[in-house]
Amino acid sequence: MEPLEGSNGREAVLSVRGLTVGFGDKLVLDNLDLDVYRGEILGFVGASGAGKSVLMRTVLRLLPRRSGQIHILGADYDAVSAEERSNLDTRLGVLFQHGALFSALTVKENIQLPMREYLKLPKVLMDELAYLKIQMVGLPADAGDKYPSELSGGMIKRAALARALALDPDLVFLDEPTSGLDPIGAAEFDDLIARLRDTLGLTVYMVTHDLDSLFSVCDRIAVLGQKRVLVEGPLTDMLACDDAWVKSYFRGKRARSIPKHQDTTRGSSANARTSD
Ligand SMILES: Nc1ncnc2c1ncn2[C@@H]1O[C@H](COP(=O)(O)OP(=O)(O)OP(=O)(O)O)[C@@H](O)[C@H]1O
Repeated sequence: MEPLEGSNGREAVLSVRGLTVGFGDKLVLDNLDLDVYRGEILGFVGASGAGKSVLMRTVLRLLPRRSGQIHILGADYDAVSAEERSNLDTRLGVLFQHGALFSALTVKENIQLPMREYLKLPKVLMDELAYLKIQMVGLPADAGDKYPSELSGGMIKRAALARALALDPDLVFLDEPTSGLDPIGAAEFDDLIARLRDTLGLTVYMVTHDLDSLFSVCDRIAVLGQKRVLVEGPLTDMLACDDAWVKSYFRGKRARSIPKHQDTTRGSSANARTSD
């Protein structure tokens, strides 16, 4: 499988072309194009109901599409063999909204689920790997034996992230990872994402409504509107965009309350976070 090169010479780990998705008479995505490049954190935004979750679920093959091509790590999902498709699946990690851990399983068992599905490893090795992931996301070692109901919201997000990282993916999808966290917890989570990207070379596709995350850790932002990607680029492009929704989103009252957002450096998002 050859990696796809975008028009800017960067490797696109996810490339979507002409994607159309609908339900009955309702068209949600119409001829949508999108590239996500290796090593970047892409923030994906759009009005509520615009189709952000539908796009993510379609890319993950959880929803059918009417037309369009999806390439992951250079491979056309539709054209590869079942075995190659399964290999590709191991290179994607997903953190669904609200964590979505299995409540009857401990954190360790949740993290080991993808390992059980895709790898055949002795138990002792799976335990070691699970504790490595637990450490990686900043949870204490004893969190492994806890059930989701015994964890705080922030710990659940971290545990879900550890599960998303279970198979050492190239690309992780995060669906509103900071929703429900207090500003400090959200800032710490953003810092964790940035650190993992820097240390593991992860590529991150992050659906978010969180302006602080967009301002502090995202390298590029894509805006979903009118059933397609309306505008994509760095924050400066969003601030210069004349579309009414983009303008009110990035230059509205809440956005203006974020101090010095253009100068905010990675790893210091806690300092820049709004408190509302
Ligand atoms: N399985 C489905 N069957 C029918 N309609 C659906 C289905 N899934 C989503 N939709 C519709 O598709 C549209 C886009 O939904 P989606 O959940 O992707 O929005 P979103 O941008 O993620 O919104 P939010 O930011 O509120 O989470 C909505 O009108 C929704 O009702």
